[in-house]
Amino acid sequence: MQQLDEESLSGFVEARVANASSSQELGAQHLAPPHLSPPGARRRASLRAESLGGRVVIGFREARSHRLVELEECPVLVPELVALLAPLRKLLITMGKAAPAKKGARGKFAQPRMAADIEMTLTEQGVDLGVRGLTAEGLAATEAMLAFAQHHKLARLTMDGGYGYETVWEPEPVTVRLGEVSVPLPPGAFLQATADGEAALVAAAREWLDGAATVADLFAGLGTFAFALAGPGTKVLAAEAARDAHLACKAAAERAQLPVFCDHRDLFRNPLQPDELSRFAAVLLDPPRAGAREQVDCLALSSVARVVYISCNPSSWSRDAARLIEAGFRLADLRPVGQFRWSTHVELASYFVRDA
Ligand SMILES: C[S@@+](CC[C@H](N)C(=O)[O-])C[C@H]1O[C@@H](n2cnc3c(N)ncnc32)[C@H](O)[C@@H]1O
Repeated sequence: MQQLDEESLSGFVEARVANASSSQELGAQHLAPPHLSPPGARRRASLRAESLGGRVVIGFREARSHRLVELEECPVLVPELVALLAPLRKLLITMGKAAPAKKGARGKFAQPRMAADIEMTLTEQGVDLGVRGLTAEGLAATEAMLAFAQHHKLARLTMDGGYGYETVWEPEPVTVRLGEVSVPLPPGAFLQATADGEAALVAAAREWLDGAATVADLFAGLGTFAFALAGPGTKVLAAEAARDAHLACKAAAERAQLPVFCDHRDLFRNPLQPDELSRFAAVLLDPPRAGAREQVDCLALSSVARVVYISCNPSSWSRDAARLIEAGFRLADLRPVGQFRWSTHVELASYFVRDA
């Protein structure tokens, strides 16, 4: 693998993905046995709700179109989320009717129009529902929202009418389980899409980083990998730019008394420098789609010998992988993980090593 350039790396990934696809379903060989409802089911849904011609549609936009397609059922979502769709539609109809009518383009009173972004996440306490772009106007609307949250035993209801998330209902603090740790979930924080996909990625990282005494988990989010890796014999630095996620990770680490040390840091503008990186036995990267060009440049100049790179974008991954290989790393292992069922999207777990 030493001589591979960016183009041949992309080819290598495509070949591995094609192999995985032809052996049943992409990534199926890597997914852990189901432990949460249907295997591979997503625990978060980001949907759009609009009132169209007197009825409320909740669903997804059609590809390359503004048309909103009603979501009646969804076999790739956990059932707890699907079960909320019909009652939520009813609630939004009531809210749409209660909303003051808006003036139409020609000065006439047009049909009240309701539009909102809906985010639902399955948490340890139940469903966390976030509604953005809609405010509960007046006492009746607020009471309807509260009654809905109570009746459906929501874990939390947040509303964002344009000034940031406001918590309307949260009987007890909402958390997600990462490894053995319950971590507070700030509204909108990143989570791996499926529990099985997360388990497959974490298992790969654990296997590859076995025995590493110090690990830098870069783009750490809430600590998905940090909490899985930290323990007796392994200290983890978790670096993350999103403030809410950083604080949630820090609070959970302190409460669990785990050796996870949190750094609030923008790794694009201020990547860990080669001398900082060289203090770690291994580095794990899990950047957003853009990849981690600046951080990988610093890794190339460091003396780190083991790198786990988790990626949701084969294109930025192949650019960054080529840079690592140019710096003397070898691609020792690569696992495509199909956590987005029935889509062409694939997550990559990769392991790079170089001789000291
Ligand atoms: C793909 S997510 C991975 C999160 C975490 N590793 C996990 O598995 O849950 C990428 C993370 O990078 C963070 N991020 C985005 N831009 C960043 C930057 N410039 N510096 C540091 N973190 C950043 C995001 O907030 C997000 O938490």
